[in-house]
Amino acid sequence: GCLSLGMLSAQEFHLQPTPQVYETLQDSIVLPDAYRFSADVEGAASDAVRLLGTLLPDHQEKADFRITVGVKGDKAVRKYTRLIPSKAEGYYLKVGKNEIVIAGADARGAYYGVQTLAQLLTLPKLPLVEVTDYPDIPYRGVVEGFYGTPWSHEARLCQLEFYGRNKMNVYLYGPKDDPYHSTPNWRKPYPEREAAQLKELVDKAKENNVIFYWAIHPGQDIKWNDEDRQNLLNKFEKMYQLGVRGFAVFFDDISGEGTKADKQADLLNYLDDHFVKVKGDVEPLIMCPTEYNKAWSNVKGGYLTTLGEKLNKGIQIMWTGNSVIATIDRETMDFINPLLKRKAYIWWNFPVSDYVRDHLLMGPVYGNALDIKDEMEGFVSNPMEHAEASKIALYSVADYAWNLSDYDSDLSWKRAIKDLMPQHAAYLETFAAHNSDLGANGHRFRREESVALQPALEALLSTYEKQHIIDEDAWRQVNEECCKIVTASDILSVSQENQPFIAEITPWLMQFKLVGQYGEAVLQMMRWAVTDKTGFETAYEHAKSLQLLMYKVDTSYNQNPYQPGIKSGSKVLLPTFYALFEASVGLYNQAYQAALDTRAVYMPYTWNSDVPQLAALPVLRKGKMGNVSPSNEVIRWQAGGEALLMMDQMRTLKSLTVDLGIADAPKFIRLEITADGQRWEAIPLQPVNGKTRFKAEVEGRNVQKIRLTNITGQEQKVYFKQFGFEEK
Ligand SMILES: CCCCCN1[C@H](CC(=O)NC)[C@H](O)[C@H](O)[C@H]1CO
Repeated sequence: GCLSLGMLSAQEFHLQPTPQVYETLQDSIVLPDAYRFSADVEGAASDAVRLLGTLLPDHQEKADFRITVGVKGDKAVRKYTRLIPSKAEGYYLKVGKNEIVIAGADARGAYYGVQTLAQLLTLPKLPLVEVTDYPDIPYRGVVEGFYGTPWSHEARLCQLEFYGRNKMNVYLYGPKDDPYHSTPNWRKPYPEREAAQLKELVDKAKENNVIFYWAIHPGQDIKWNDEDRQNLLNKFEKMYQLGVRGFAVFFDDISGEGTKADKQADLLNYLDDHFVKVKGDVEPLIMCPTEYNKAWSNVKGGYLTTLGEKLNKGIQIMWTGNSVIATIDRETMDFINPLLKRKAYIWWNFPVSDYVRDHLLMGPVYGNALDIKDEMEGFVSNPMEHAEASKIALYSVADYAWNLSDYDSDLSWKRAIKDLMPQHAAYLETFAAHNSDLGANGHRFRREESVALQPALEALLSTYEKQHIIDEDAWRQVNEECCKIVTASDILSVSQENQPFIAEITPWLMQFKLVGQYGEAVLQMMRWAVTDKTGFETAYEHAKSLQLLMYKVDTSYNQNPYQPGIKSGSKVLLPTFYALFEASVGLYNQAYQAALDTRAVYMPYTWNSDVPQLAALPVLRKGKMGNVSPSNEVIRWQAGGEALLMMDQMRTLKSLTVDLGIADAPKFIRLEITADGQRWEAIPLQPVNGKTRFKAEVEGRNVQKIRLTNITGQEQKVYFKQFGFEEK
C-alpha cells in the first residue's frame, strides 16, 4: 500500500505546498469527538466531504463544536464568502476554538482545504489557524512521458494518492514505450486487462482530485486522412468510455509527414470541435509540439507560429524550455509565449533519467525562476522510471508550482525526504545528497552533488596533492561522512518503511556503501602512506578489492542497452577518492621505492604493445564495452609487431570490431584469441561495411587475451581507427 503521512513534530512542521497566506495563533485545540456538521453534501463540496469523512469521526447533531465545508455560493459557507480567495482551486480554512471552516472557491479548492487540514491533524495538537490559499500555476503535476519501463499499476495508484496530498491536479499518461499509446498500436483499443487497469487509475485520480489525461503519440505513422482521423476519434471514444476526461496529443520525437504544423493544427482543432466541445465534460486539449524546445525550433520555418495562429485558443501547448532538458526562466517564457499566442504549458524534463539510466536524480529541484507565475499555463514534471525515487523531486515540483515566490529548494528537498521516509529521513538525506548528478550526457544538463561535503573534500585533496600533508579537520569530516554513508546504506537497504522505494534503489545502495568503504580505505592509505608500510599495504589491498567490487556492481545490475550500470557519488565524492588514492600510492611508492599500480578505477582490461605508437593508447571501458582509444596518426607497425589486450580474468565475448583504415587489413594483421594464455586461435576478419571495418566472430568465446600481429614480414602503415569489443 501507499505510504501514509508521517508524524512530524510541531517545530519542524510545515504545510505542503507552502500556503499563500498562513496565520497561526499560539493556541491549539483538541479536536472534540463530537461535532455538528454543515455542508451541502450533494453539492460541489462532495469530494471535500468524502475526504473529511476519512479524517474525522462521524458527526452528531447535538454538539457545540461545528465543522462547515462548502464551496462559494453554498448556503453553508455564505458568511465566509468574502474570505474565500477568488482564484481557481483556492480555499479559506479556519481552525477556531469552536469551529472548523473550509470554504473553497470551487470543488477542488474545498478538497485542497481538507488536504491542508489533514496535515494539521497529524500534529500532536490541532493549532488555531487561518489559511487563505490558492495555486499560482493552474495545472500542476506529472507527465509519465519517459522512455524505458513504464511505471507499474501499483506505482501509479500510489502516485495518484501522492498528487492528491501535494495538491497536484494533473497526471498525463504518456509512457513512450506503451505500445497502445504510440506507433503502431495507437489505433487499437487496449486489451481487457490494461483497459481495466486504466479505468482503475481514472477512478483513483478522481478520488484524489487529479485530472487523468490520456495522451496519444500517433505522429510517426499517422496519415493525414479521414481514416486515421476517425481512428483517433475512435480511440479517444474508447478511453472516454473508460472514464477518461482529459486528452492529449504528443507530436514529439517524430519525423516525416506527422511533423507538419498545419496538419497537426487541423487535426487538433477537429478533435477540439468534434470531441472535446461535443462531450462538454472534457478538459481542454493538450498538445506537445514536434518543436518542443527552442534549441530544436526554427522560428523562420514557421512551425511554432503556425500552431500559435491556427490552434484553437483553448488548446494548451507544451514546451520543455530552451532545450530538451532545461530550467525555466523569464527569458524562456518571453521567447515562446508570443509565438504560441498563449501561455506555454511547461513539460519539465526533470527528474527524468532515461538518457542517464545509470544515475539516480535524488537532489533538490532548483534553477527554475520564482518570478514567472503569470507566464505558465501548466508545469508538469517528466519523472524517472523509478516511481518512488521520483517522489523527492515531485514533492518539490508541487511546492514550486503552487507558490513560486515562497519556494526554497533546499528546505523543500529536506521536507520531501522526510515525507518519503519519516523514520529514516537522516539516512535517506545522506544517500540523496551524494546521488544527484547525471554524469556527462548529451544534453549537458548537470546537477550539484555532495554540496555540504564539497569544501572538506576540496581542502583535503588540494592540501594533500600540493603539500603532501593531511588537513586534519577535513580528513575527520570526510571520514565521518564515509561512516555515515556505510551506515545509511545498510539501514536503508533493509528498511521496511517504503519497500517499493528500497526495491528501486537497492543496486545504488550497494554501490553507495562501496563508495563509502572505498573512501574509508583511501583515508587510511593517506594516513599511513609514509608512516606505516604494512598498514598502508593492507589499506591499499582493501581499496583495490573495493574497486573490483564497485566494478562488479556496475557491470551486473541495470545492464540496459543505453547507459548500463550503477553510478553513485559520481560527480564529486568518488572522483575525489580516486585522486586521493593515486596521490597516496604515489607518496608510498616514493617513500619505499615501490611500484604499486596507481590506477584508481578498476580496469579489467590491460593493453600493451611493442609497436611504440600503439603502446601509449589508453583502453577504456563503458559497462560491458571495452575499446582502445583510437589514434588519429599514421601508425608505423613494424614486421612481427604485436598488440595485446589482456583481461583480468577469463571473459566471454559477444562481439569484436577492428578498423585499421585499410581495406585489406586481413592480409596484414592476424587476430588471435586465447582462453588460457597458451593456445592461440586465429579468428578471421570479416568485412562489415565493405570498407575498412572488420568484425571477428567471437560470440560466446571465452577469452583471456586478444593479439594483433603484423604478419607481412615488413613494416605496415595503418590507422588505428577502432579496436572494440563487447562482453556477453
Ligand atoms: C533525442 C530525443 C530526446 C528526447 C528526450 N525527451 C523525450 C521527448 C520529450 O522531451 N518531449 C517533450 C522523452 O519524453 C524523454 O523522456 C525526454 C528526455 O529524455
